[in-house]
Amino acid sequence: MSLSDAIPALLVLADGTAYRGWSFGATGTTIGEVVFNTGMTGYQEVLTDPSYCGQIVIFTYPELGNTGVNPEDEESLRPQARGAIARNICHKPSNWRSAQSLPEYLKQHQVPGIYGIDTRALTRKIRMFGAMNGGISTEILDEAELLEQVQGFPNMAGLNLVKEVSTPQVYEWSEPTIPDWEFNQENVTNGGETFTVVAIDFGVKRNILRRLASYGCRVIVVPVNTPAEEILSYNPDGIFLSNGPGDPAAVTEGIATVKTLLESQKPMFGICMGHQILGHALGAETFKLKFGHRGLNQPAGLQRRIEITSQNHSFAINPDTLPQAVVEISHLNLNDRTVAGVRHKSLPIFSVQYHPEASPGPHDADYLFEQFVQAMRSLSTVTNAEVK
Ligand SMILES: NC(=O)CC[C@H](N)C(=O)O
Repeated sequence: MSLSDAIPALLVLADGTAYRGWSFGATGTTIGEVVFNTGMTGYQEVLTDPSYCGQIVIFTYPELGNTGVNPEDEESLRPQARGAIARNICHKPSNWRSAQSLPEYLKQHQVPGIYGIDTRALTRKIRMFGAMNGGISTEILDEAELLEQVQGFPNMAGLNLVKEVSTPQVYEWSEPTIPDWEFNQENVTNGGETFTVVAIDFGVKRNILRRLASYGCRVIVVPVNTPAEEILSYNPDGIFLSNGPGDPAAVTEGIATVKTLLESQKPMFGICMGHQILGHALGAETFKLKFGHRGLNQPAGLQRRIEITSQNHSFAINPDTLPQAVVEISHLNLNDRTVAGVRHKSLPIFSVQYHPEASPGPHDADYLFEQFVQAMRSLSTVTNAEVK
C-alpha cells in the first residue's frame, strides 16, 4: 500500500487532545475508553478478548500485524475491542499460520484502527491523567466535532457490558489445548478423571475453557443470568467464574447468583471479572484504577514466590472491604500492591485478578487450574468415601 492510498484518520481524547494519523481496518467512527496494552505479542488474542468490549486499545509494541491473524488464535467469535491504535501497521504479514492480514480482518469485522500515532507520548498521557474516553474517525476530521461526540459518551465506571458478550445459550466445551502446544504434558492428562464444571460466562476467553478441558474438565458454559438453582442442577464438581468487560459492581445479577452459590460450598475458581464478582459476593467492594494493568509481564505474588502474569483489567478489589475473617489475600500485584488474588480461609474457593490461561502471556500461573482440579478431586474422594 502506498502512502497516497492512506486514508486520514483523527483520534480525539475526552480532554481535547487530538492526534492525526491514518486509518487501518474499518473506516467510520468509533468511541470507547482508551487504554494501553504493553504486551510485545498477542495482538489478535487481545483484540478478541471479550474483556476489551467497549475499549479502544493502544498497543505500545511499535508495529502491529506482522504475523497476520489466524482462526486458531481467536479468543472469542470476533474482535471485541472497539478500536485499535498503533504506531505502525504491517500490511503484508509473513507467517505460516497467517490466514488474513490484521487490517483486512478488522475491516471485515467493522473495527476501526488508526496508525502513525506517537503511542509512547499517548501512553504517557494516559498514565499521567488516567484512562479516558476517546474517538477515532475517518469521517469527522474536525477536532471540536469529534470531541463533542466523545464527551457525550458514557464512562466505563458503572457500565454493565457483560450482557453484550455473555453466551445467549448454554453450551458444552471439551476441546483441550492441542498436543503440540501443551507445555504441561505430565499433569494435564489427569488420570482419565472427568470433572463437571459450570462456567458462568461474563465474557469468557476460549483459552480458559481449553485449559480447564486439558485438566480433565467437562465445562458447561452458562449465560450470566442463569439462576443458581439451574447451575446446581447440573450437579457440578466445581464452579468457574469467567473474565469479562465493564464495571463488576454493575453486574448485580451475577453477584447475587454467586452469593447463593457460595452456600453450596462447592469448589469455586474466578479469573479477573470472576475474581471481582466473587469479591462482591463475599461483601467486598471494587474501585477503578487510574489506568489499569494490561500487559504480559505483571509481577504477582506474596512473600517469596513471584509469578509473571498476563493482565487486563481496570478495576480491583478494595482490600479494606474484604471480610478478613472469611478470606485472605493470596497475591498482590507487585508493581502497585493492589489485590491480585484471594482465597477463602476454610473452603476451596479462590480467585485471581490476572490471567493464568495466558493467551497471550507467560505460563507461570497455569498451576491454578491444577489447584482447582485438585480441590474438586479431594472433595469427590471425601464424598465417595462417605457413600461407602
Ligand atoms: N479481564 C477482565 O475480566 C476485566 C475485568 C473488569 N472488566 C476490569 O476491567 O477490571
